[in-house]
Amino acid sequence: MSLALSALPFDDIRSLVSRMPGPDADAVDAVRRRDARLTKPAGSLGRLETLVEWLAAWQARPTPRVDRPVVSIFAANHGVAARGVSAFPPSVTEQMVANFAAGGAAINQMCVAFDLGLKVLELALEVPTPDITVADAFDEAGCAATIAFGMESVAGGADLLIVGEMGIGNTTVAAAIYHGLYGGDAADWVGRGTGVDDEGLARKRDAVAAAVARLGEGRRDPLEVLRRVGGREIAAMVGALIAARFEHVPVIVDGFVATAAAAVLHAMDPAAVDHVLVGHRSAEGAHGAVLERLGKTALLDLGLRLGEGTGAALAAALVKAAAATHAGMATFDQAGVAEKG
Ligand SMILES: Cc1cc2ncn([C@H]3O[C@H](COP(=O)(O)O)[C@@H](O)[C@H]3O)c2cc1C
Ligand SMILES: O=C(O)c1cccnc1
Repeated sequence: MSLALSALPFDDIRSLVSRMPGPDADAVDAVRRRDARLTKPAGSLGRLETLVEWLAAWQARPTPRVDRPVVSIFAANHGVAARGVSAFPPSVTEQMVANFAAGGAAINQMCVAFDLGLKVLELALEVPTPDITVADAFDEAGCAATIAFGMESVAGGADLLIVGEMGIGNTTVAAAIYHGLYGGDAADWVGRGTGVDDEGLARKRDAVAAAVARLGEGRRDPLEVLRRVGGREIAAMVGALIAARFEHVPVIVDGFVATAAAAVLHAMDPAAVDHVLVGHRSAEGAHGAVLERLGKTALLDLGLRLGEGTGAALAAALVKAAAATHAGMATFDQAGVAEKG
């Protein structure tokens, strides 16, 4: 799906969000009818059962399948990193992109283990977005164009999209988005990211407070929050989530940073993220508070705080298992197993 950029590009994005397709109720009914005939006590597969219903609803398929799961990692750099808000230098973003290409990162091993495709989308790494403590990350056209780039990334025929990111400094940017959307104190939304010490954490809190102080009335508009205190990978992930909905591709987002894209969309319209599952609850402290606001329960809680899509990839393995179990199990009739008396 391509987006013709008009004079008011955010209006195009708003219009797309307002026209998103809903769930396929017939497909969900078909899953429930088949589930009731499978050789197991009703409800005994717990959340795996609702995962299959979720897949059916958003793939619009009565028998959902996960044959082409794809992990998309969105990579970007952030001017705010120069404020000492990360334990690592910004050069690590590009170095990790090379590591993804060489197959050496954590996410590569998970893709091998679970048979997931992997795409890495670089967003002008050599030109970081401006330092959000003193300037907007984007102008409106630039933000809309980055969202549109994220939309294009979904083309290519995945049936499950796993969304991750790489960008030194981006836990600060995500925290600024949450503080902008949800208020409270900057300290409520910051964590240690890659492992900053107490001074680094204080610099992060100050950076988030300064960025959000510039927002003023802009706080009322989620796209303005994204434009002013966001970053390229988060804007592109917003686009990927929108396009996936139109393409009938359910999405699993990763941890603290990727969830910021879902939070922007959710603030525009809570139903806009109904096709989005949160793969895991990150150990980055504020993720739990974000999930409460989104009304979502993460599938896993393993103490991960890496990013790259790793928590979402682990969740994708469970979603694959849920779909395969539902599609492959015998019914009571087929197996000659007696039903509940
Ligand atoms: C070697 C390395 C690999 C990573 N993979 C993901 N991240 C994660 O850490 C970064 C965010 O943390 P902060 O805001 O503290 O910079 C992001 O790039 C994220 O994906 C990594 C970070 C490092 C250092
Ligand atoms: O949960 C995340 O997304 C995360 C946490 C720490 C560092 N980078 C990413």
